[in-house]
Amino acid sequence: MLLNDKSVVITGASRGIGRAAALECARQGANVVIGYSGSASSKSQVDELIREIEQLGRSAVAVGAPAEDAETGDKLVAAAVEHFGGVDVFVNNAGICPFHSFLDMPRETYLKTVDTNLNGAYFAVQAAARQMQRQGRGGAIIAVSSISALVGGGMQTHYTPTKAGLLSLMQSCAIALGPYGIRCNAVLPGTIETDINKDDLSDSEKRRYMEQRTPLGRLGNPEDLAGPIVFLASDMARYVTGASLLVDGGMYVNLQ
Ligand SMILES: NC(=O)C1=CN([C@@H]2O[C@H](COP(=O)(O)OP(=O)(O)OC[C@H]3O[C@@H](n4cnc5c(N)ncnc54)[C@H](O)[C@@H]3O)[C@@H](O)[C@H]2O)C=CC1
Ligand SMILES: C[C@H](O)[C@@H]1OC(=O)[C@H](O)[C@@H]1O
Repeated sequence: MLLNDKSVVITGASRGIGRAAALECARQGANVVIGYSGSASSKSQVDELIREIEQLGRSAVAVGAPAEDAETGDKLVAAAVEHFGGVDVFVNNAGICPFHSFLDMPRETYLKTVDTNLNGAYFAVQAAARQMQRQGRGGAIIAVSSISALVGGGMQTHYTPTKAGLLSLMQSCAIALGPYGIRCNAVLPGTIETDINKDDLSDSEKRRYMEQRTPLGRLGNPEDLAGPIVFLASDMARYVTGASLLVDGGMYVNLQ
């Protein structure tokens, strides 16, 4: 097992990529702190996830705390210390992408997206890194960035800068935290079928377009991200830091 007895914290783990990553971490021997928004609808999803993790013989606890709050990272870390003795892996995954055109972008939509995806992430990564430094045994931090860190989207002008910001945060943190043995990397998913893009992909023309742009011939699913996240979290990637891993079925390189 790649993460035996490791303590893993994942934000936005109630569903989608975060959920798939939590389950794979547990399969690989980790105990998991599940960060979620705190909403009632997420709570039932989280309860089910905890049950599934326990069936795998591992433990999980949930912390309901919005990603945009600067104190959320501290709460997640406190739960990991209390229940699992520390933090070995921190996965910053929570995110939103409310598709909207640029010229009439509401200020609130822009600010909510930046606060949820990037500002909250900054303080959460800082909280995890402080704990890892205190522990003195290194650690792994992984940000779920996006192919959108590298290319634009006309309906994503509020979103793509947050994903580029996360990628940049991992690069700078790799330098800042390398001396403590803390590795910082990013995964860059392409188009993965989850709730975040359900409405967008319900347009069959858009869906077909995205599929045709993907050399592997299909959109991704959350489980496609679980392996890359576990790899970067594990000692298999012990000399990998400041790196980014595209997990996009080849979409980014597909010019013609
Ligand atoms: N699905 C895709 O095509 C891609 C997704 N991503 C990124 O992957 C990450 C996960 O998204 P998906 O699993 O695709 O979508 P999703 O919508 O299924 O999952 C998002 C998760 O974040 C949580 N979340 C949202 N707002 C939150 C808040 N304020 N506080 C705490 N948790 C909150 C949700 O409850 C959910 O658990 C996001 O950061 C997204 O930007 C990146 C590239 C592509
Ligand atoms: C939500 C989008 O479908 C998804 O998010 C991303 O980061 C990619 O750009 C995809 O378009």
